[in-house]
Amino acid sequence: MTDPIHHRIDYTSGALDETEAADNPLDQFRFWFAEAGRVVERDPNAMTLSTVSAEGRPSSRIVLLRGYGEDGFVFFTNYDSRKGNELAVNPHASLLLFWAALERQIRIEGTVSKVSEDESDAYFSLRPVGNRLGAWASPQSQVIPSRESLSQRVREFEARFGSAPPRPENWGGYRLRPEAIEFWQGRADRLHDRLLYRREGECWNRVRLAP
Ligand SMILES: Cc1cc2nc3c(=O)[nH]c(=O)nc-3n(C[C@H](O)[C@H](O)[C@H](O)COP(=O)(O)O)c2cc1C
Ligand SMILES: Cc1ncc(COP(=O)(O)O)c(C=O)c1O
Repeated sequence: MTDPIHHRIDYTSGALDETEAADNPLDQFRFWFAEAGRVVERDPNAMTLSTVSAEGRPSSRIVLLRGYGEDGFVFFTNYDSRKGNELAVNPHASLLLFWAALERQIRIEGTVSKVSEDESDAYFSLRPVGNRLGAWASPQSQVIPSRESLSQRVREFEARFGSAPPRPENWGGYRLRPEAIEFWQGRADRLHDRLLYRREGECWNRVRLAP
């Protein structure tokens, strides 16, 4: 494709109906995520995290979903990164998953809090050693002089920690507690299905939105 004006796909592979959708959005998420795991070849757990700066300016980037449940959606990152600094000032954030192969999008909005140190330690210990050293070596989001300076820092931390780097204090998880979750299924003629679940106290209500 050279000119995007001519690129157009009609979405015809599925539907999302009130009679079939779960009453609880976490159940619906579990169902769709399992299907994505079977159908989406690469990074079905990749999601766009959007944060907002103190000045009200939004920014987005991909992070990997590492856990989910009634209490929220978990991802891991550097707490001193741009996103970490923005979340410290404004915990409101959104997550977006898009699976082209399924013609589906899920929008999640809520507030984040840090996961417990134990939870971060447990996840960090599962990561390959190179990724763990990388967390030490990379001052995420900061300007660095060169690629070589990064490699040099990796070598220094490797010499310091060997094959067992502990979790840096500034690296860990966030859990986004959802206030709203929207499930979008592409349909023909741009008349898509959109079911929006909104938290109401202990319960969830569900409405249909116009596409
Ligand atoms: C597929 C994919 C997965 C990624 N997963 C993560 C992740 O789980 N955690 C993370 O900190 N960055 C992840 N990144 C890198 C981020 O997109 C981003 O570049 C980095 O976190 C710095 O963002 P910031 O400067 O806005 O804080 C991922 C990037 C891609 C493309
Ligand atoms: C900069 C960065 N940090 C962290 C992660 C997540 O790494 P892991 O899968 O080891 O948790 C990624 C994944 O791409 C990444 O790019």
